[in-house]
Order: sequence, then structure tokens, then C-alpha cells
Amino acid sequence: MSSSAESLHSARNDDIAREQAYLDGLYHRLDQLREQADRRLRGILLESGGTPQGRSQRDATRIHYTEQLAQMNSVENGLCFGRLDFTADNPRYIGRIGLFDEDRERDPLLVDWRAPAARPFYLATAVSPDGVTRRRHLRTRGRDLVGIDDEVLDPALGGVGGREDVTGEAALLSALTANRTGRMRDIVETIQAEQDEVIRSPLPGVLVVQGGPGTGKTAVALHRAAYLLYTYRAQLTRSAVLILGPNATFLRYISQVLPSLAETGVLLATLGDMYPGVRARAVEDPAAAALKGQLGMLDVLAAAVADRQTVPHDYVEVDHEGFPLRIERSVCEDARAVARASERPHNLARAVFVTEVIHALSLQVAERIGADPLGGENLLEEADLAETRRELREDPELQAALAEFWPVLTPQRVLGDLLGSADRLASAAPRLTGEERALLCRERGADWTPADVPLLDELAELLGEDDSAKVRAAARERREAIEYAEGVLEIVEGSRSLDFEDEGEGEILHAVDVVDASAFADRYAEVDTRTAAERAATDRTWMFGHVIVDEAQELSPMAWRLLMRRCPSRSMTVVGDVAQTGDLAGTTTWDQVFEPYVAQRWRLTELTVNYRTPAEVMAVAADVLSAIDPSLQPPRSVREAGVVPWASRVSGPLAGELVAAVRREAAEAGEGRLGVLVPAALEAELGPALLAAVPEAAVGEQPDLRNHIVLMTVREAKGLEFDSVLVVEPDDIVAESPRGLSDLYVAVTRATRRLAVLHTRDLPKVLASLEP
Ligand SMILES: Nc1ncnc2c1ncn2[C@@H]1O[C@H](COP(=O)(O)OP(=O)(O)OP(=O)(O)O)[C@@H](O)[C@H]1O
Repeated sequence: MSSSAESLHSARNDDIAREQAYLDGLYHRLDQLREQADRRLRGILLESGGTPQGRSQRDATRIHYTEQLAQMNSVENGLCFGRLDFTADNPRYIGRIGLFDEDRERDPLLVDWRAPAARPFYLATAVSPDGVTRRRHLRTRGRDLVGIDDEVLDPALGGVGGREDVTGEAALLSALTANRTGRMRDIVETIQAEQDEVIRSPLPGVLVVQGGPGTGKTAVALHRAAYLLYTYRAQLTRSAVLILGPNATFLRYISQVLPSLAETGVLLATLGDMYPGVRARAVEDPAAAALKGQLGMLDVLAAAVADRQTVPHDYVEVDHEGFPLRIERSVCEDARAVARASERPHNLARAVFVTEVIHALSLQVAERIGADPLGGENLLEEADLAETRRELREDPELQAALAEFWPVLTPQRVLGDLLGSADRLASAAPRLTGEERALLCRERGADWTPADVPLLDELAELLGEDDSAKVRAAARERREAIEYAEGVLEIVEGSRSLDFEDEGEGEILHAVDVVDASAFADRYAEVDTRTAAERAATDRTWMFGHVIVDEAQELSPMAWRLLMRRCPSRSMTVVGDVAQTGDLAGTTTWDQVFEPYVAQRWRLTELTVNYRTPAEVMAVAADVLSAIDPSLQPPRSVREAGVVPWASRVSGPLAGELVAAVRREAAEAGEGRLGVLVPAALEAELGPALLAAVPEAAVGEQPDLRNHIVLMTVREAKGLEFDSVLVVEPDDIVAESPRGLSDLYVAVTRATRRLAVLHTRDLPKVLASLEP
């Protein structure tokens, strides 16, 4: 080694030793804080007894320390990953959470990546260094520093600055070329400038992030959630953040990201989870789902509810206290008109209907028992009539008859009955064609599909919930609690003269002087210690502080209505790509989605760099994109993989050929993941065939993505990625759906390294570049 190389080497070692010492200090502090939290938690767990209020407070404190501990455990890996040096300031270390020393008087030991002070780590470049002279990435394994990547941004220090279009090039490329694991990783160490803009955009308003495949939309959406929870903590921990993803497999794929960023206040859900009490996972004909997603369903649902408000053909007779009462058609019609005119939801308007009918019936009773035998005015007084109405209301036979005409309904019952009956559909959906109605019709009691959920939610609005019984029960409970408290206070009062006989009057404050019975009762009330996200999951009417929608292009107009209801503040981040829309009810323009809710008042940002797909693969995808819409630009790949995509036409039976190709590609992928993307129509044949030959493969519904080989349809692969992708029979993928080209575009943009195509029929024209 030359002497200059030697001195560089030893300077490097010194650097590593210094940084390791700093890291050791940070971990020491983390351990201290962890011990403190652990001690407090143990202390709380040992406490017992006390008032219910004291117990509730203890629960809340226990949850607080449990969460703190979970947060500190989750940042154990990669606690600190960066350092900034400045011309006129002390170095700043950047990490997953902020850390201060004990007296908190000096600068933080570690700056949270979300704090404004960390921002230059993501934005500074050689052209606009913003006072930063050097950005350093610290590569760690556990608590050990294993490497340092420096970018010198100050030309005076001999900096070359690296590429202008990326920050932290070495760290970024190492993240991008690492093997996939089947779980998305956070990108906190290498967020790029255009992504940082989105992540830190202010909370209010609708922000739409349009970006091609691999531009980091999902990653950005998740980091934005973490940023918002950090910056608007007080507001958002009370109201929670919702992240809506396309399916359960995808949610599992992203499930590790927020915990690794030490965030727990987020509800991750799919559309199928958005109606509490229903887990809508069944699969249906995409055309049926598309139809259910259209706003035309509003009229159908309204008519379905109206159809449940019936009248007798002529009249019905019920026996009331031994005498027949006639419920005439005309009486019901009038009552129904008044109830409908009240514009209350069905279950609440029911009270109006019942009141009207009972009024009419009470006149019948009055006619019978109060008629003046001499032909004068009816002898019953208003008080008698009121009593008659009360009796009628409580008459079980009459109640049963009225429940026929205006039943109390649940959304599940109305929708289940509607979709399970051709007659009901014909009556409620006269504008649909017979074919469309047949598409909607299904077996009674069939499982719910995701497209049913917005319909259930809409019906919940149309039906309303008659919660008067609940309100009465709550009032009764509170009354009982106050009575109990009064009893307790009386006992205290009663014993006062005995306990304090010698004390001078007025000198002692007694229980009744400082607390009245109702305040005392409140102290006994249970405190709900669930997090806002946990409560939101069980409450249909929960209003989220912020809603983030991923793969947003797939949502139908009916699904958007549901989401807008959950977010009246319209504080939303919507990420998607209109070129990847596969769902028939999805959108191809953002304008169409937001116009009805916020007119033009939404902000659009575009992400333009593709971090996933190497340039060679993206060249293939670009041809598909231009066939979808020639005006759309593919995102620019940030790197090349050095592997040329290939296609292989086979003539033997496809299943056998597939097994051979999978074995070859899996060997090439090594420790990485291979995704086999097949047309939906071939899944049932190819899945079992592959499994029989390669038992370690994951196939079928919601496959485990951590397997090295995963076979799925393109729809299921939405939002996912693999090191290597094998697309099977692309012509079928295109032919399978009116949005087939978009599906193919999704398929060919899932690979981080290798793309291969296996086919027996001609390739679609858009893949001509793959012909040998
Ligand atoms: N700044 C970054 N640093 C490191 N990795 C990144 C960065 N940005 C994106 N990536 C990685 O690129 C890949 C693609 O990101 P992501 O899945 O978020 O893209 P997307 O825009 O949602 O793609 P698609 O629309 O195709 O689903 C992921 O592996 C992600 O971790």
C-alpha cells in the first residue's frame, strides 16, 4: 500500500471508530430510556385496587409506556443512519427517533428524520447545499457500524457531489439492488427530494400523487403517515389516520413499514374492511363489481328501501282488546306519505309512520267506545284518546302488523334481500337491463364482496339507526349511577357527625361540599383506553383526521362516496397511477374523482423517477404504456440491471413448460423472490401444477409473499414487487379484461432485476421488442 493510500485508510478507520463511539452513546441513551419506561411500567403493573377512575388512568399510563417501549424496540435496528456537517453549525445526527441527553439543554443527540432540522439530509445537493458541507450515510448491522458513505457537497472541500438527480447515491443503489424479502422496507435513509416534498406537504386539503410504477408512491404514502403523526400529533392521535390499500395481501406486504418507523396510530384497511362487522373478501365477476361501483346504484338503493315501505292490498284487520280494528290501505298510504315527507332515514321515519297510523286507529276506537248514543259529539276527551294511543302502541298484534308495512331494517338485510331476489331487483332497478340485473343477482346469504361495502354504507345512511332505545338505556344507566353515588354520599354525610364531633363547623370540607352526586358518578365511569385507530376500526361513523389512499385509481365512485363520508375535513393524500387502472369501475382521470367533492381545489404532484424497475425492463413497459395512452410518459429508471428481458415461446403443454421455466428463473433469482404472474383463467390449472412440482411455491388466495416463488394473477400482484418476474401468456392477460393492457403494464413493471415472458400463442404486439 502506498503511503498516501495508507494514510487514507487509517483516516477512514479513525472515522469509523469515532462514529462507532457516537453510536454507542446513542444506544446507551436508548437503553437508559428503555429501562426507565420498563421500570415505570412494572410499577404500574404492581399497583392494584383503587377507584374505577384510578384504574382507568392506570390503564392509560400502562398503554402509554407499553407503546413507548414498543417504539424504542422498533428503532433498535438503524437507530441512527445519517450525519450532516455544516459550514457554520455542529454536526447533526439523523435517526428514526429523536434523542436528548438527560438535562435536555444541549442540541439533540439524535434528530428525528421528520423534524425540520433533518430536512437538508434529503434535500441538500452540491448545487444547493443549504449550508451542508457533507452528508454521511452510516451503514449499520445491529449496533455495529459497518460502513460509511460520504457525499461532500462543498466544492471547497474537494466535493464532487455525485449525481444531481439523486441524493445519497451509494446508499440508494444499495437499497434498490438488495434482494426483496416479501415485506416492504422503509426508505427513511434514502428518501429522494421529490418524495420528500410529498411526505412533508401540509396536512389540509386533497393532495393527489400521480406517479408511474416504482416511483415510490406506496413508500411515500406510508412515510407521509408517519410524518403527519409526528408533526400534527395532538390532532391526529385523537382522530387517527386511515391508510386504504387494494387487498389483504398488499396490506401484509406493507405492514412492517410503519412499525419500523415507530408509528402505531394508523388503521390499515382495505375497502372490504370499511363496514364494521362485515369482512368482505368474496370474489365476484369484475363486471358485477363495476356495476355496483357506479353512482346509478344510489337510485337502486333508494328504491330498494322505498320498496320495503308497503301498504295492505285493501286492508288488514287486527284484534285489539277483543274488537277488530281495520288498517286501511288509504290510512297506510297517507301515513307513508307523511313519513317520507319527513325526510328522515327509514328507521327514524318509522316513528312518524307509526304515529300516523295509530292516530287514525285511535279515532276508530274512539268512534266505537266514545260515540254519543244520542248522536252528539264524541264523548272521549283528549286525555282518553292519548291513553287509547298508548294502549294501541303497546298492542303486540298491531306492532307486528306495522312491522310488516314499515319494518326496522339493517343494511345487510336490505342488500342481501335485494341481490338475492330477481323480483326485488326488477322493482328497484328498472333502468338496468335484464343482463345487468342478472349480473347483480346472486344466492341469498352469499358472502360479501368488497364492492358490496360502499352499498352497505350507503344503505346505513338511507336507513339510519333508531338508537332511541340505546339512548334511553344510557340515560337509565347514568341515573342509576347517580342514585348510587347519592347513596354513597349520604353514608358519608350520615357518618360525619360521628367522625368529626369535636371539629368546629365549617372548618372541614366534607365529601358533599366538594363533589356532587353527578360528578361523583362520572368518576366511576369507565374510560375507553383503546387508541383512536382501534376505535375507528369498529365505528362506521368515525371521522378520520387524515385519509391516505393507495392504488387510488382502482376505487369506484361509490367507494369514493364512502371515503369522503369518513373524511369530512377532506384532508387526504391520494396516490395512484391512472395508467395502471385495472378495475372496471376505477378511474382514468383524477378530475373526475374530485370534481364532485372539492371542485378544482386539489393539488397534484407527480413522481417521475422509477426506483424499482431497471431501464432494460422499463423499455419494454414503455411500449405497453404508449399503447394505453400515447400522451403518457413512463417514469425514468434510476439504474440499469445489466439483464436483458426475454420471451420464450413454447409448444409443449404450458404447465410442464412453466415448471421448467420457474426452476430456471428461481435459480437465477438466488436468495431473491420470483413472481409468476398468470392470467386469471389459467390460475386454477397452473397453480396446482406448479405446487405439485415445486412444493415450496406459494399459490392460491393470499399467498405468503415471503416464499421464494409466488404464483398469482396480475390483479393480486398490484403494488407488489419481486426480484424476478415471469409473465405467462401475456396475450390472455390483455384479452381477459377491457383494461387488459393496463394489467399487462402492471405485470411487466413488478421486477427489480429480471423480466421473462413465457407464451404458447403469439405475443401481443406491444411486446414485439421481446421477439427473438
Ligand atoms: N427513496 C427510495 N429509497 C429506497 N428505495 C426506494 C425509494 N423510493 C422507492 N423505493 C423502492 O422502490 C420500490 C417501489 O416503490 P413503491 O412500491 O412505493 O412504488 P409505487 O409507485 O407504489 O409502485 P406501483 O405503482 O408500481 O405499485 C420499493 O421497493 C421501494 O422501497
